[in-house]
Amino acid sequence: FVSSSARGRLQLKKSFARIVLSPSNSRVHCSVGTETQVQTLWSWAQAQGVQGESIRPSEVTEGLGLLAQRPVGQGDEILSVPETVWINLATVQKSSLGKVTEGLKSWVAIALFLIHETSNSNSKWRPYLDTLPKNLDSPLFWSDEELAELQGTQLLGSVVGYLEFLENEYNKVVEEIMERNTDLFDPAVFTFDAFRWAFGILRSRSFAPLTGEELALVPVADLMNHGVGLDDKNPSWLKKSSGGQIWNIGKSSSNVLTVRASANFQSGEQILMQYGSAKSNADLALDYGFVEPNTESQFGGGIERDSLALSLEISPEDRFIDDKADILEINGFQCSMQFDLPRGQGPSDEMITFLRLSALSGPDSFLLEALFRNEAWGHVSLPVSRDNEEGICTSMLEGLRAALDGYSTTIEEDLEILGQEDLSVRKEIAVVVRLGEKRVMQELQTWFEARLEELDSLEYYAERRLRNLGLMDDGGYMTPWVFNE
Ligand SMILES: C[S@@+](CC[C@H](N)C(=O)[O-])C[C@H]1O[C@@H](n2cnc3c(N)ncnc32)[C@H](O)[C@@H]1O
Repeated sequence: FVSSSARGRLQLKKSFARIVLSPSNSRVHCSVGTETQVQTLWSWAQAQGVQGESIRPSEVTEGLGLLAQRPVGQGDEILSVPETVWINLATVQKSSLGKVTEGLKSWVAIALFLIHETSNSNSKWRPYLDTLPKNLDSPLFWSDEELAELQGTQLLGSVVGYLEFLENEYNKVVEEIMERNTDLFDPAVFTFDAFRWAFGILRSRSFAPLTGEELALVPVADLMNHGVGLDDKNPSWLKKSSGGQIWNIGKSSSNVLTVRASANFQSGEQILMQYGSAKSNADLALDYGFVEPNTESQFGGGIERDSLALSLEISPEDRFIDDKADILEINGFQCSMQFDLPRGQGPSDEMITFLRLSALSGPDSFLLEALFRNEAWGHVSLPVSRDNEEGICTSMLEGLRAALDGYSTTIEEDLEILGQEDLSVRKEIAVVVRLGEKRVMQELQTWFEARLEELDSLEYYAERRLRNLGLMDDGGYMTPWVFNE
């Protein structure tokens, strides 16, 4: 079982012990006193120069969120947060951790700073830090038992990959920075769990354009929850800079994060944003610890979140691997590819072309000759031969059957579980994600089965070529003189 082996592979530095956080299964992160904490946060933020007359932070079903204090129109600027309040690389550089974290990736430096500040009772960001969720519902924080619900899914593979990545990053900073500066890094505080928590916080609370090297935590702006069906054509977060104005020279910061409403909101309604229309439910789960179980939305058409990222690889043992690799490279592909397949769309043309090329063998392999190098991709973008087309269908159907067998439940069982009341957040995430993957696989099965049925009616390379040379008419009949020969 993958998750337990992943756990087994987490070899942590001994001196930096782990503290296991208790899993949270409730939708609401808030505890008693949260309303006071929110008030304190809002007063603190306003004193720091945060402006937002039409909004107010509050407790909502998703934890904390922003409520409209008056009607807000789409595109209205509802909040501005000066850079002096953000936590970004510049903040870390100016802090007591600045010198020792020099050269680290932005997110690693900010994660260490976040842990540092969380244990600093005099932190400038105290009211903000007090409102950050202690427990996150991303599968990165699930127990083995909870992860078992993801058996067979790609999401489980991603979780394992992320945990390995985090462990490597953690061990690197332990070795290169923490162990050399124990006066700054208390091993009881800078644990792997704290590091993972900081990563989870950064992942779930940062939005473009303040990501990557520009990564920043922006208090109050990061209280906006995700709204199903909202548009993200116009970004909600905008970085504004008064740079270039002469009077600004010498001032420490001139950047402001402005938040724009992505729809109209009534007074008292929660102001929401779109976390990413291209994200699948697995992406939402991994980054934010929630999923969209259905696409119904108050904001119009919802987005299809069921998706499958199908990995296909041409075997290194393939007799023609060099020629195939060459053709793939010329056309911007590799021997190992991942195809993102949203539900309802069937396999993409590129995926089918890739499959045809990978299955080329026997009499069809003349298409791999150097003579055809530049046209080969075009040739395999249409059916090559009955054998080739049949081959891709049967191998896909075999692969899909095996993948579906790898899940511990059926589609029907998942639907039944989703109908249950009092489903925990984590169980709902697991069931929605695995059901989504299975539905896409089932659709693919139907697609390739239908393809098998139509093999006799497809036009293949040989016929196409004769027709293009004018040697065959549209009805598939040889022109008489060819026939007579
Ligand atoms: C940017 S923060 C928003 C503020 C957060 N609600 C809080 O209490 O601090 C993102 C987190 O809010 C929660 N969240 C946002 N939108 C949600 C939604 N539509 N359904 C469930 N949880 C949501 C998730 O926990 C997510 O990781």
